[in-house]
Amino acid sequence: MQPSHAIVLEQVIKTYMTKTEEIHAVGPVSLTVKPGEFLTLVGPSGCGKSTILSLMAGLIPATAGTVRIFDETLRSPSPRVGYMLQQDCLLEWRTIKANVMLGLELRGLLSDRTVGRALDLLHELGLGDVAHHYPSQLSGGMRQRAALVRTLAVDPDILLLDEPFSSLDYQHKLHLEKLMVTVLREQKKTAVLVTHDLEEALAVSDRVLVMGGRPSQIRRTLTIPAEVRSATPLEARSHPMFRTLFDELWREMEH
Ligand SMILES: Nc1ncnc2c1ncn2[C@@H]1O[C@H](COP(=O)(O)OP(=O)(O)OP(=O)(O)O)[C@@H](O)[C@H]1O
Repeated sequence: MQPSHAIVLEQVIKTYMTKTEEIHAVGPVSLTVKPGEFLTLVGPSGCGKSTILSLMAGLIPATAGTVRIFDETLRSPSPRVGYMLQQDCLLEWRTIKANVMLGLELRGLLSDRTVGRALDLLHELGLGDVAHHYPSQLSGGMRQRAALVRTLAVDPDILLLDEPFSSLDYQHKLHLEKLMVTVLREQKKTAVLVTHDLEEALAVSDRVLVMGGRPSQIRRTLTIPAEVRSATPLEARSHPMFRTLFDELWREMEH
């Protein structure tokens, strides 16, 4: 039976211990993400968005509370979770194809089927012609697309995306948002995005959580109406309801 939740955070607190102080960064925070849902976290700098993603990735332990991935308590990084960062982290000495295959290699998952699937994804994201190029020969947008293919190649059920498009110009960002949303919907992936771009948050998500306060908590949840979220990210931006949603989110950020 399909678990009813892809991700559950239950009363999670994260305190960082430095040499000189304890930083109570997050919590208590409780949230759930349904399978196939696209959730976005927004909030002022330092409010703990990346901390929440690292907790979901199993990269850092919670100080208190529980993190569950598909009903299993998370104690270390889960193979069901893929993580994509602002920096594309491509290895400059490997071709794009070799970069994309890296995750499969490291996990011992190289097979005709997995390699074929990764190559299909490279083509789907418009990188078929540059598979044998090196990262330095690609534009920023193409590099981020390659990083997205590498993250998807290992077929994670959940994608954690930490400001993946923030270094791109507006045109490339829109293009990549559309590709990402299309691929994630097609493949029924669950996604959690962190972004500073409120338009992006509203254009790609099913739900947007506004975080804030010290220590940080969830201040507001905005559910994006079906007619807005069923459009492409570009169409969503020109939807009559978009301005109202944007103003609502902006007001919440100003508090
Ligand atoms: N490894 C760490 N050690 C100590 N403090 C940390 C560590 N990582 C994060 N922090 C602190 O925890 C708080 C939350 O940081 P975090 O990076 O999660 O916020 P954020 O909302 O993602 O910020 P930004 O939007 O600027 O990326 C901040 O006060 C930060 O200084």
